[in-house]
Amino acid sequence: MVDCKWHEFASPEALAKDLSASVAERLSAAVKERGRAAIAVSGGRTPALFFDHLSRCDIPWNKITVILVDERFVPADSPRSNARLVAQHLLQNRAARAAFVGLYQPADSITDAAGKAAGVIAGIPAPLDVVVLGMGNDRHTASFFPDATTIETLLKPAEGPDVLPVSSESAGEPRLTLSMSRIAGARFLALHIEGDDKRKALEGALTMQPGPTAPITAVLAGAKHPARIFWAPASQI
Ligand SMILES: O=C1O[C@H](COP(=O)(O)O)[C@@H](O)[C@H](O)[C@H]1O
Repeated sequence: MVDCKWHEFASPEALAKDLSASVAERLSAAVKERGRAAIAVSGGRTPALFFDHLSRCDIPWNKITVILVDERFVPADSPRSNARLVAQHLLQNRAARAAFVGLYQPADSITDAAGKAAGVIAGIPAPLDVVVLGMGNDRHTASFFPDATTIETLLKPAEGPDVLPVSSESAGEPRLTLSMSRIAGARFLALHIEGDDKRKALEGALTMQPGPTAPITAVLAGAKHPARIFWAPASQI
């Protein structure tokens, strides 16, 4: 049985307000305690509204580093880039003062890119203060895709490089992902999903063994601190 707490909201707007307030509180407390804070955020479509809210929170952004949970192997000007989403929606307003460290690195291969990114991310103290995950209907989270060629290795909680390369047919393009140990070790781990399909996918995943067919379950089961699930119905717009 995976230990996690559900937070349900009537709309994506209500969810974004609450999640951004919780995250802002965690980041402020981390800055007070340790002088700096770090948050890893997901890409895809779901987080845009949450980012818009978080970017307006009055917290010491100049002491906060934003990194990515995962990235497609595309440069930051690609419409598929998770860094682009973060730049457009999170690194705005008050949060424009935050430092951003992306995962994409120009390189001849995804393995070389992951090696370079791991070197950069290694400079960010562990554990991360906040990690906000997303999830696909196929139960992938971060870039832990069920059909990734190295999924067994990706889900191992062992220490290793902070960033790993991912090849998966269903993912669209090669990926870079933060390691299981960086994600599951977060002081505050949230999973942000919207819509009935994702809810059903997650509820189904939670009845499955943590492992390659249910990467989300493996992450939630491995979380150092019980994860919080933030769910709202899909936007009506
Ligand atoms: O490919 C990705 O998908 C997931 C879910 O994205 P969404 O568009 O369904 O919200 C996301 O969490 C991940 O960061 C992204 O790279």
